[in-house]
Amino acid sequence: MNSLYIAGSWLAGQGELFESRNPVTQHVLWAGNGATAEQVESAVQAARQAFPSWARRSLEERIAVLDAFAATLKRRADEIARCIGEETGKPLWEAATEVTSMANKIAISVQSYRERTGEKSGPLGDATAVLRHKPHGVVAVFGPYNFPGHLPNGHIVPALLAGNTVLFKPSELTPKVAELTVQCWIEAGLPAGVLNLLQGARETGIALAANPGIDGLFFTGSSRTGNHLHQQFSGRPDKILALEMGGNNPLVVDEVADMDAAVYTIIQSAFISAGQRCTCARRLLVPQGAWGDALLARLVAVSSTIEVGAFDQQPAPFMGSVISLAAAKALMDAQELMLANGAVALLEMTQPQDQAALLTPGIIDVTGVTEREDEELFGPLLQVIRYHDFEAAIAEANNTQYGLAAGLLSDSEARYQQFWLESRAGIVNWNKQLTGAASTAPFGGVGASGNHRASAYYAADYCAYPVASLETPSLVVPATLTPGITLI
Ligand SMILES: NC(=O)C1=CN([C@@H]2O[C@H](COP(=O)(O)OP(=O)(O)OC[C@H]3O[C@@H](n4cnc5c(N)ncnc54)[C@H](O)[C@@H]3O)[C@@H](O)[C@H]2O)C=CC1
Ligand SMILES: O=C(O)CCC(=O)N[C@@H](CCC(=O)O)C(=O)O
Repeated sequence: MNSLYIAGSWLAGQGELFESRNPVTQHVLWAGNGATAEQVESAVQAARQAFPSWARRSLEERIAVLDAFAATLKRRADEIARCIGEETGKPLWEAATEVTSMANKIAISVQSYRERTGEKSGPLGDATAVLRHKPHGVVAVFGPYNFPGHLPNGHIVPALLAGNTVLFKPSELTPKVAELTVQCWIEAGLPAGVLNLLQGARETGIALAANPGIDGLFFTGSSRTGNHLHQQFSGRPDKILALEMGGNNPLVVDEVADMDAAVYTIIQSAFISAGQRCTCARRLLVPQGAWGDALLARLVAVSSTIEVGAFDQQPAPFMGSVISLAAAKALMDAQELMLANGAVALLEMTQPQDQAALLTPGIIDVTGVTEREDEELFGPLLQVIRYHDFEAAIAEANNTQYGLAAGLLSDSEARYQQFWLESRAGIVNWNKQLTGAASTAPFGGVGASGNHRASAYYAADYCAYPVASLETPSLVVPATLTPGITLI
């Protein structure tokens, strides 16, 4: 099978054979070989060769190709949504929203490019000061599996718009979505070599990140891999590295008037995408006492009725599967370990069928666990921590190495102001679910969640560098000379 797309041609990978499966039926959806280091090198060469003419095209010409891509996505939306649903396990309704986000990314990126990296000029003395932006060159894009279309797209679109050429290394768990996305780019008329697809697992990723021919790397994935890349790029200030990583996100609940609204918002924060969003609430901070007890009882009652099912099940489930049987097992093991360490299951996460990666929502009270691991558990497992007062809740919310998203459900604006001031995260929400960040806003975290290169609306910033020019059409001697110089 021709799994790689290099210099405008599909060709077979010569690396390791791998496959992707429907996480519920285990049916094989895609199989192919990954790219070897030599094939990575030939893709880098292709991207290098394609770079000058792509970068020299006018912005309007590049936008025309991007617009054609958006039109292709819209025309093939059902097919792409089905492919996403089948490969990730997310329900079709949710996969459809992913395709919509992909198509919307084009106009938003154009607006952001013009606003953040556009051209500006004004008089400065007897010259004109001009600010323009240039692309970095050849950049690598690494994608995660949870949004196999939308999140790589969030790097690829602004990178191409700015005039870079791209090497796309998708998650090895979602090669089919990546292949379909590249087909859409080809259909849109993207010239050969401008976008190259390097399928493969870790070894391909390692070869690409280590290739000296890349000018930058834009990564969305786990903190562990991101950290590794950060170390690998240390001492390389010439290369741009943008890291979007995970979180251990807190959602603090105050005693609110509308308990059902709180329950609904908690469920949307913790269990959408089967808990596989980097913005998902992982830690729910609930006040001690009768109101907190009642909230948890209601949360458990409603969560236990959540429909979990295959991506195409009708009527549609709220939650699909997690990405793989291996991921399901790791989550079940993590829950078992927490329970062994003194956590109390309010609603135990279960895996109803051994051979399907479907998990039911889990809610675990970890208040009594003294050594709580500050790790992201990427699935439908919410940890509850009871707090005594609001100050203690904020302290607990900040008790993490991560800093992606933090939220407060409260009827008090004063408390929100305090929470906003004292919490440390790139997304801080009030009475809104933690998930579902807007593409029209910057998206990124602090601490172990990122390296201060926010994506989404601010992706334009890491896709181009500013060039400041002082310009005047003719060279003249200044009216006043600097002391010590005489023009005889
Ligand atoms: N902050 C954000 O914007 C987002 C963060 N994420 C995070 O992504 C994670 C889930 O995605 P995964 O695919 O599991 O992430 P991952 O880190 O396992 O993989 C991401 C990519 O890196 C590659 N890779 C793995 N090890 C590598 C190495 N040593 N060198 C080079 N490449 C390597 C993989 O093949 C894949 O293409 C979660 O932790 C989640 O929080 C997911 C979505 C958004
Ligand atoms: O990148 C964008 O355009 C906006 C950010 C975004 O879509 N965030 C999503 C997904 C993040 C994830 O979990 O991977 C969200 O906030 O739900």
